[in-house]
Amino acid sequence: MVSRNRSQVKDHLGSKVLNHPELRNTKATEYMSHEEKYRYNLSRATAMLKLIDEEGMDVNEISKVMSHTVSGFTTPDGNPLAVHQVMFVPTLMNQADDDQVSRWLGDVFNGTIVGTYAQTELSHGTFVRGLRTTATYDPASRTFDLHTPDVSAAKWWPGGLGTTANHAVVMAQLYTDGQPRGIHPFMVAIRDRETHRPLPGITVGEIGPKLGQNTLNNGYLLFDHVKVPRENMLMRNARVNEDGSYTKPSHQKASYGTMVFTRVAIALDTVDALQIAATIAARYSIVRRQGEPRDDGQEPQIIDYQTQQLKVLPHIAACYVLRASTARLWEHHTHVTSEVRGGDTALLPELHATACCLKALVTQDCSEAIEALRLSCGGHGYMTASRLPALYAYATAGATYEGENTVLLLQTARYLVKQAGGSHAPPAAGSAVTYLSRPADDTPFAVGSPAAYVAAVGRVARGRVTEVAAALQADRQTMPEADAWNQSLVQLVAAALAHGRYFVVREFAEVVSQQSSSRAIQQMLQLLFSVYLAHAVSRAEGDFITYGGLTPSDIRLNRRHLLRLLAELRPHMIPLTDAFDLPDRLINSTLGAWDGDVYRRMFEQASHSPLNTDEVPASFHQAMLRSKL
Ligand SMILES: CCCCCCCCCCCCCCCCCCC/C=C/C(=O)SCCNC(=O)CCNC(=O)[C@H](O)C(C)(C)COP(=O)(O)OP(=O)(O)OC[C@H]1O[C@@H](n2cnc3c(N)ncnc32)[C@H](O)[C@@H]1OP(=O)(O)O
Ligand SMILES: Cc1cc2nc3c(=O)[nH]c(=O)nc-3n(C[C@H](O)[C@H](O)[C@H](O)COP(=O)(O)OP(=O)(O)OC[C@H]3O[C@@H](n4cnc5c(N)ncnc54)[C@H](O)[C@@H]3O)c2cc1C
Repeated sequence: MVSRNRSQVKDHLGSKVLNHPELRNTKATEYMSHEEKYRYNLSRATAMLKLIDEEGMDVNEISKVMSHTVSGFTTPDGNPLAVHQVMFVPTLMNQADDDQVSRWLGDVFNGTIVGTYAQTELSHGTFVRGLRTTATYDPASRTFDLHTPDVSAAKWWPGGLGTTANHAVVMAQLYTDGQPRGIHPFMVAIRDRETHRPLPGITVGEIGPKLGQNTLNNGYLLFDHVKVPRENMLMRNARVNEDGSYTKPSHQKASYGTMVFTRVAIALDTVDALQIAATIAARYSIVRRQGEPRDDGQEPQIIDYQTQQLKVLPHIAACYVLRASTARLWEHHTHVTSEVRGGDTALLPELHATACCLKALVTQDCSEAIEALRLSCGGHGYMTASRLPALYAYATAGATYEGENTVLLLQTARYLVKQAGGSHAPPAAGSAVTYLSRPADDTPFAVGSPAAYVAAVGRVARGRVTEVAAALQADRQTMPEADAWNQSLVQLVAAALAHGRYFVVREFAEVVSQQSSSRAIQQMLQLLFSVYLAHAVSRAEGDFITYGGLTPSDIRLNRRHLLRLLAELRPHMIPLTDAFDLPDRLINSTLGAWDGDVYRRMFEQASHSPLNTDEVPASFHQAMLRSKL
């Protein structure tokens, strides 16, 4: 099937999703019970899955229809089938061998098998090697014995596990031939396919309410010596033969591949949430007037306050910059994965390092930005109906799941310090770390020159990485490795973030230089890029003085430059957010509709409060009078 471009997919979605018979009629879910919300979101998630199946979409198209923009409409409280689609299916496709794929995939696609990805345990999430669920192979019965030694080793968090999935890819410590072999994936039936009851030896349930995403249906799972056939260990990478002998994978961390994919998907997807928040804040900032009337007799639009411009406009620029760089990461991931499937794992370490830092940088930037945008809407941004709280809850979840951000940045830092110290295989052509082995780019800083800013961002990354690599090296001479590493943690995280920022701006510089459709578009991209760069400098002035070659006078000039750029961008704010092409029903916000009819919508949503049904609610008599207040 020919892959449709983004806006064709939007048109397609316009007709297929917004008008789908089971999806087009939405209900407000705020006043539903936990169970009602789950039922509503699950039935819509199922309709969506059927649609994907009927349309025969490829992975790029699925990523677009599963994007937060669309899933906020289909499953506003979290998609109970998200982990099935984003992790379980890709794990089978990439980690099951050909026989296993043909054995299971038919049932997955006809909906008989619904799965989850069960890795995290109550006491271990970050430190995957520390997981304690065991899978012990018995050559006599040719089965694995899956066991949870105690409650702290219960699987805890997997999405869809609570009450939705009947299978799980379980990550467990493999023992064979009496030897520990590390973490491996197992396909395990957890509920009966017909009755949906837990199978013998399985304890399973839902973990309870969270900050947001309450119908992701996160669950817990314990095994009491559950027997799993040998053929259910996913065997594309490592193998256990019938006699219990073990064949190692081609790459030590091959079984972590699903995590790399999901990190890339999260980085790409979180920008969607930022686009929605930016559109809401931009539209509201035009509609909202407050303050001393001006010469025209009208109170000012809040966007004309300089402070409001700083709260809103840099995040619109970030939408463009982060969208382009994460899209390029997605393409890069597709390329490296096909190399890895062909047996060449040379590009995997750098892909892992890049995916880690971009997932962390994007989710951190987007959640901070969404919170700033929420505050930019004043009191009304605090209302659920603005949609901003849910967008924040979504983006901030991304900072924790699929690798807590600090931990992921430390993975990137580990790669960077090895590169800086020359103790890693040299980077391939086109690598994102070649700058570490070259002299610093000494392009002089000049306000107004994007190339000069990019060079300064590069000097910050280079300075941060080389400095912490040297400190680590020195500490290693005097203390054990773990202590030396711990002495530098804060600086290592800062170095990885600086590297991530350099990656993002270099990618966007390339996108701008390759853009050839029109002069006006080129100029607009340049303006957005300039805002992003000036804002990046203003957020980390100390770094740009310490490592970037900027003087205090450059810093002062940059502050003024940023404010001038914001004023220049202000008239384009609405076209730039309209260009995200988000229909009102997908935005689903009282503050962010296209027509700007904010106050009527706010009243309309208040009418849904069950406390407004009767003039005097029954609770007044039941609670207040009875307590004789
Ligand atoms: C067909 C269908 C297609 C569907 C397409 C859909 C697209 C959808 C788009 C939109 C959807 C958006 C998504 C929204 C919903 C998502 C729901 C998310 C649900 C969340 C799920 C989870 O959270 S699952 C659990 C995730 N857990 C973690 O991430 C744990 C984090 N910890 C780790 O990863 C590891 O423990 C570690 C990396 C921190 C350390 O591992 P370990 O202790 O084993 O490492 P060592 O110290 O022994 O070794 C380090 C060594 O290994 C290298 N390395 C580590 N990881 C990798 C890797 N993944 N790949 C390659 N190499 C790796 C590391 O670099 C070191 O190398 P050295 O050379 O030794 O330095
Ligand atoms: C909404 C949601 C959905 C999820 N879905 C799934 C799922 O489908 N499947 C699944 O298996 N899991 C899932 N998870 C679990 C998730 O992957 C983990 O919560 C995550 O990896 C973080 O691990 P942790 O909870 O152990 O945090 P911890 O590692 O305990 O983090 C606590 C603190 O310790 C710090 N810390 C820990 N280790 C280090 C270190 N080495 N160096 C420095 N600091 C450190 C962290 O930075 C953090 O500040 C989900 C989680 C959430 C919130």
